[in-house]
Amino acid sequence: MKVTPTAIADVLVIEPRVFGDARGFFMESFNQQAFNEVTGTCLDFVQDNHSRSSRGVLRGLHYQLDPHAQGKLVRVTSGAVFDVAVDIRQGSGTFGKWVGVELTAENHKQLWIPPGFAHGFVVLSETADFLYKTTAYYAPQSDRGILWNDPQIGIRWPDLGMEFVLSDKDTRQPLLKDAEVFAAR
Ligand SMILES: Cc1cn([C@H]2C[C@H](O)[C@@H](COP(=O)(O)OP(=O)(O)O[C@H]3O[C@H](C)C(=O)[C@H](O)[C@H]3O)O2)c(=O)[nH]c1=O
Repeated sequence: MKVTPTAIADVLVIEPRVFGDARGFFMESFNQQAFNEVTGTCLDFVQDNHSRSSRGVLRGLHYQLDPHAQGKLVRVTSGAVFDVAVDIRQGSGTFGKWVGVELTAENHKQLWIPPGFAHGFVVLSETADFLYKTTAYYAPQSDRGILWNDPQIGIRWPDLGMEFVLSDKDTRQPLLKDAEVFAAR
């Protein structure tokens, strides 16, 4: 397993070891002990999610407030996405900062996004299957969002030569300055 830090402490790119042979490949897509070792956490995952989206679909920026804040371990099993995490932990030295990583079925990259972050992605391929584990259950009453193109955050989303496709909810998310964020962790 290869772990690469990002510009935001605690957000990590994880690449499982892939065993390729004439049949294809095998990898341990998740191993709790190895995950705990590389992240220095002992968070358990309680829910697996799977969404499929077409090219140009942007889902985000989403998070759940405490006590339902979710850590997310995200990956792509078909296609490609540009995945983004935004630090919204009050008092963090990287508050309001973002990191983006291209996750594809081919590169097998995963992104570990701890609780305290807003998360979103845009699909780069014709379709993409996006799978992720969360450390807390879905709690719609605590579901919150931030506008994907908030100029204060300034995410440099890839130019796909098309308007992004968003849910009605995501077109109406608040700006970071008006959003409920996380107390210092
Ligand atoms: C997230 C979630 C949703 N739902 C239901 C609620 C809606 O009826 C339907 C679609 O939900 P939504 O439009 O919020 O799905 P996404 O836009 O993919 O939301 C996710 O997208 C971004 C990228 C995230 O990081 C979050 O995990 C999550 O907010 O699934 C559930 O039943 N359980 C769940 O855990």
